[in-house]
Amino acid sequence: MRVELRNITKRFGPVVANKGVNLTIEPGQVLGLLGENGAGKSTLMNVLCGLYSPNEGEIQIDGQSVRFAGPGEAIRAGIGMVHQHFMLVPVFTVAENVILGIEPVGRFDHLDLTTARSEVSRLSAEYGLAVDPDAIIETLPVGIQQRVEIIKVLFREADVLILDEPTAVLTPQEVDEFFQIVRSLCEAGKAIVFITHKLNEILDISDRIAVIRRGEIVGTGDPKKLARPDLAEMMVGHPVDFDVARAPFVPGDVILGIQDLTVLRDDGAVAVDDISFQVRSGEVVGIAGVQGNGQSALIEALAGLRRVVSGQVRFDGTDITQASPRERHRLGIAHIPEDRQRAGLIGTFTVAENMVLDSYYAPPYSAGTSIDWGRVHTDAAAVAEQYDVRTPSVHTSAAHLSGGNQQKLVVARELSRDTRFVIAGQPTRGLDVGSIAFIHERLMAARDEGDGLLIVSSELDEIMALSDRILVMFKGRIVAEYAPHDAPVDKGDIGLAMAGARV
Ligand SMILES: Nc1ncnc2c1ncn2[C@@H]1O[C@H](COP(=O)(O)OP(=O)(O)OP(=O)(O)O)[C@@H](O)[C@H]1O
Repeated sequence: MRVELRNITKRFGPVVANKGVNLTIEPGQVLGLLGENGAGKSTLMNVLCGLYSPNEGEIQIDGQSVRFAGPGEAIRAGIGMVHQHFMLVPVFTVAENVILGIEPVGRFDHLDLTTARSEVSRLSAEYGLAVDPDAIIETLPVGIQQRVEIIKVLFREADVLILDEPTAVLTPQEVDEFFQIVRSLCEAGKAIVFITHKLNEILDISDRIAVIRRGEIVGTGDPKKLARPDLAEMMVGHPVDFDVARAPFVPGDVILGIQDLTVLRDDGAVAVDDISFQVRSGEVVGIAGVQGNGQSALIEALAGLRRVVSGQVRFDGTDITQASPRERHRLGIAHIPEDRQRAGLIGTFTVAENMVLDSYYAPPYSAGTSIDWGRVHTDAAAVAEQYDVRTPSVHTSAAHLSGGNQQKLVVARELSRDTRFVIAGQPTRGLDVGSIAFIHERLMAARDEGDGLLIVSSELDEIMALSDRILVMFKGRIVAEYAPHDAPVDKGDIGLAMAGARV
């Protein structure tokens, strides 16, 4: 099935998210769709999968013009989307999730759970998905949940699969497996649209690349003839410097001291297992590790969002083990949470309101009973501009920003005030190369001004570029430590430690 987008324009009020877009999606090929944050990738794909109707232009399938009144019609026409945020029911099994919402007509006339189970097994085997139809969703790792979403669209006989930043939630090893799956889908004749910010990935997996900037397609190309810097420049409109500029390491006094810390997961299992380490002012400590080895629980505990079972956290000599998030905020501890949707933003609040989520109650915004909204709006506009948060205005709801701009909003709020310590979980997840370079610059500026920083990232390159010291977490413990300023660090060696080979 060949799909053509012709002259698609999509506006949201004054915002032109897509402008005269022409794009062809061929069977048996991966089309890589690349664009900076807010460029209009998700909007374009939401038009294709029937969530939005375009203001202008048309979609053609095998030369025939089609119109979708909703995603149901698009999927019946063979176009399915796997969203960034999964839409599965956690307490249901895989097979139950797969048949959820299917109307009993046509091929699905006699649909029952037994048929669904065997069909899930068949699809799983055919495309190497390794998914058990009877597994309960909430017990599955994120990488497998994503495959369930893929099975859902395959089950509905999609010929075109749109994958919106599918690797953002995957570990490097899961990415390799995922690419195998994408290749086998292509071999079976499926057309894939692959959205990502990661230049290496798009070069690796695509048969053709299209770059979108400020709503318009600015170029298409053959990945074999394109290099990373070319793509980065096409994407943001100017050359991008990939290297992080580092001032010499000047460690100050210990600012954060963690002693024998133990933290549990929600299900009561040990997440952080009796660990101790320190961070100095002017030092970046990076925590490397495969996701799920206790890093998330560690930063939640340090931010005051998860209870500490035993052990102590000291900040600048004071015991803050039981301090509330607000007390930590007052001490100058910034927190960029891993999950911006759950812990970083309130979607129905405006950009300005989100900017003051943890400071609205005190001067300069409030002297007692009322909030100085004029001041809030002026400051929010200045910070949004400084951090390049692309939004029509500070009165726009955070939910209406593109994913990357939501992330920039969280980072802007946390770093634009006077900080002494920064806890950052996946600070650049979902960001384009230009924004990553900018956020790295801001984090290094905080370090050079004397802040201590603790950074958790599943991107090993990011950890290596930013850290003065690297700790590797495995099964809740620190299993290796590296000091790049003392001795060169071998990436392969860190990889082994991450896989538990240094225990
Ligand atoms: N529902 C909406 N209402 C208003 N504006 C919107 C809506 N959805 C998207 N936009 C705006 O349209 C533009 C394109 O956003 P889109 O989400 O398509 O970008 P993107 O390329 O997918 O970005 P990212 O990589 O950050 O996810 C942005 O300016 C965004 O703020």
